[in-house]
Amino acid sequence: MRHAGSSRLPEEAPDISRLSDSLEEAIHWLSRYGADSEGGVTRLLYTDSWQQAQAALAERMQQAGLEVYYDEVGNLYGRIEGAQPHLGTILTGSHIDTVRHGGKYDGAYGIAAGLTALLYLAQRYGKPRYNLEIVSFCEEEGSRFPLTYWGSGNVSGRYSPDRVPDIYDDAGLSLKEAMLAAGFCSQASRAWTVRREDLRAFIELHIEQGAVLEREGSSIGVVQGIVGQKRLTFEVIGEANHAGTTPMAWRRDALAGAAEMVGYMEKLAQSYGPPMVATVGSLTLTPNLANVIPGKVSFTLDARHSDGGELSSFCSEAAAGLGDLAARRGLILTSHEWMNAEPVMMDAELTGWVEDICTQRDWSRVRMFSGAGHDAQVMQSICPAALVFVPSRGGVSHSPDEYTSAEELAAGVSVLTDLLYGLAYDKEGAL
Ligand SMILES: NC(=O)NC(NC(N)=O)C(=O)[O-]
Ligand SMILES: [Zn+2]
Ligand SMILES: [Zn+2]
Repeated sequence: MRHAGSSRLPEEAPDISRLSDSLEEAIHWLSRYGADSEGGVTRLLYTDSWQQAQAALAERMQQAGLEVYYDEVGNLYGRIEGAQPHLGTILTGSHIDTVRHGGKYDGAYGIAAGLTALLYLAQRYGKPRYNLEIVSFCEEEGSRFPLTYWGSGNVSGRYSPDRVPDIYDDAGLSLKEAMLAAGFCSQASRAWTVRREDLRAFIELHIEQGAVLEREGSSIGVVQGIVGQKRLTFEVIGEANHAGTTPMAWRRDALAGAAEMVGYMEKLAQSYGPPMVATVGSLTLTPNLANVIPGKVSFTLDARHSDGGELSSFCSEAAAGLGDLAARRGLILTSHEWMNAEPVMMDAELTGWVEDICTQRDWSRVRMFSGAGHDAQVMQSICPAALVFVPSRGGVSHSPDEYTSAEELAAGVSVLTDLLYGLAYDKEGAL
């Protein structure tokens, strides 16, 4: 890829008011699928609300004239074929799944914005040189199954539908069963076509989900890299017993032990200093009754750092410290690491290009690291990938209170439109 430059920008800036109107409408339209009465959105992988959202999106893309198809795991694509289709594809998009009771913008923004940009470009400039596609990745969050990036992981070849991990949701349903029930992965013997070999670039537009842009008063976050992330589940086994007849000195209380462990990890993370973060976000106790000493507790740890070495040493120290705490209380501790994502640097050339666009179009911008994980980090393993942020009000995300103003959303889609033009239309955009 040669370095960008003004020549790759269309002379006229994208028509922001046109982009903005259809973008806002698309975001609110998508948020109806999986909406709850308190303003939250829940679309867990392969559930009804997820299926309805993908189906509605497929129909909308089809009506808009895109060529629409699903792959075997449920990633949904909309395609505009290029003048030279064999030369490859420029892909943009994000994920359709949400956390439980999440917001309207996480993932959905990148899809709504990608669709808006594609349709605008096609209307304004006609057929691109390279194929231009949008993807709605089937899963990114890992909210239903203990597995993240199942959608982009299949596209990049990290996972494959003929080797579905043997994992289960809270109701005991396996990932494979859930996939089959949603109508995917049903022809076990066919050659899978999930993995993409034709991608020239992947661009993801996303809300920041933090407060850097708001604090800096900037419109665009140019993401240089994404933190490494480990997720583990710990199980603490003590002894369930009568809450009235068991003296304090004779107890093996799994929850009292787990509580100490949570506090220990918070202090340990603080002692590492920023950007180390560690969170116990899910905890289940058994039998969970007022008059029974908890016999078993399982809890998760989500730990992140931009330096992979620091992250590993935090996790080793935490495991050793937790082991000591368990031993002191006569508890049995086991752990299972189910996510280990290395820190990833985004493509430097594309990142520089985003900065050039901001300079030329007068968007204020900040270079930054992402503390949240994204499909873009997985896609970067198979093609040059860029991640672009717009502000999140109050830095709030994974909550119904997620909010980004119409103007801020429009700035992002304008940058995306310019970037996609340069990549897919301008012959100088050849990578
Ligand atoms: N953008 C996200 O919210 N990503 C989340 N999900 C993954 N898979 O990282 C996260 O927890 O950071
Ligand atoms: Zn998220
Ligand atoms: Zn997201």
